[in-house]
Amino acid sequence: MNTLRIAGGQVLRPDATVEDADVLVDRDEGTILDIGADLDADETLDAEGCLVTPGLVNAHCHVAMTLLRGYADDKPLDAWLREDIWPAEAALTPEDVRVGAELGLVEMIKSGTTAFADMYFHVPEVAAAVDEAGLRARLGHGVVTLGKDDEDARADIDESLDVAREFDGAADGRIRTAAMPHSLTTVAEDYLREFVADAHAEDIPVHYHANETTDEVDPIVDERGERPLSYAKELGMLTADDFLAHGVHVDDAEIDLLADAGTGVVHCPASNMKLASGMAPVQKLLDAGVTVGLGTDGAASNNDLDMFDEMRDAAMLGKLAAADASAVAAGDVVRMATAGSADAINLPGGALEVGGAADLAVVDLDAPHLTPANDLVSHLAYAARGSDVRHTVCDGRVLMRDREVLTLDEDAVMARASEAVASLRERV
Ligand SMILES: CSC[C@H]1O[C@@H](n2cnc3c(O)ncnc32)[C@H](O)[C@@H]1O
Ligand SMILES: [Zn+2]
Repeated sequence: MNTLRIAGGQVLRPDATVEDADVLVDRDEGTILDIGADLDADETLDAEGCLVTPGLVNAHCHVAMTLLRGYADDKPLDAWLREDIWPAEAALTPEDVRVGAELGLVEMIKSGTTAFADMYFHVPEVAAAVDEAGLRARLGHGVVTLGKDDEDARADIDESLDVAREFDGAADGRIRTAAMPHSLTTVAEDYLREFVADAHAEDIPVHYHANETTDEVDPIVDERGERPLSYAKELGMLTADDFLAHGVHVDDAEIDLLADAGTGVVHCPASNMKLASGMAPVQKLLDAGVTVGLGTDGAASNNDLDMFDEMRDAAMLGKLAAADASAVAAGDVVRMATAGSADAINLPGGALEVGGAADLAVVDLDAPHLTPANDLVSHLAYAARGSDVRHTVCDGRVLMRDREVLTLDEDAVMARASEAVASLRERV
């Protein structure tokens, strides 16, 4: 057996307690063998003065959108997508998506993220980047039928199902898949009904954007006389395997539907603030027992993929939304960014426990903004930054050691991404 010891640090346990301990990893199996004192191993990763946390799980992303970071800002969702993002995305080549994904994966590794869910196109390129980078992911091809003729709409749906079949279990099982209709308004009802039924018939989960803006909710209510999540339930898109992004404008009845169904909701606070989409009722969702994860959304509406930022934003916005400073507390956002997200997207990880996935981030506490160490859970939620992560491990493999990314060439990826965008800007 080939073992790795993360030695000399403090370890964040699933019950939010922190203990002095080593973490012993079986690198062949990618699992945690032991958490305790003085454990022997083939290789050691120094965690002295550090907090060992579960790897963060970014439960909703469009990773290749790193290429569009700063391309279009300061607009609401609909205008931003139609006027800027969709025209630019139409010009993206498979090679662009590959390098955009690699850039995002470098950023994730450097900020302690070990798993993510992603909706985009040119999925084979995203999958190849994930395989190389060493992370875990649930990937899918996003479908929009709006503005397409029947042949194109069906081709888009077929591609989503084909990709979900082909890549499930890729990268030694680190990649899982989902069918991904973009939203309840950008895929027409007949297509949506058939797409979801076909996916579920093959046990493929469904992921989509829902209840993100009032501009998206109001037409559904006006035209159908029902709330979006009641429509989603009717379409069969509200099962325990499915998960939706945003859930900003949900009423009490919709929250009950989510809790009853066990459908995960991925809260994306930075994107919701930047696009002025609104404030999700996160404390209400948690109180109702809904599985809530945390996501960055794409880097064009955030504008980074740092889950530490996201935790802080979630706590701040959650308090504002509830008009209650005790709402969405530090422990809540740390749980959302780890176990909550892993549960929502149904991937291993999210907790440091014997037998569990060896997906972890080692956070260096030796910094003025993390001193004094009054409460390390508070520090993770409110004070730590992605740049405080010293080592990142996924599936037992060290992806970053002492801030050096080992699986991708960071400088080369940045140079290729800049070149790709220079060429893209000439084409758009
Ligand atoms: C068809 S692939 C996914 C599609 O989603 C777009 N997108 C990025 N951010 C958001 C958001 O917040 N709401 C809805 N859609 C979004 C992305 O640009 C791709 O076109
Ligand atoms: Zn999104």
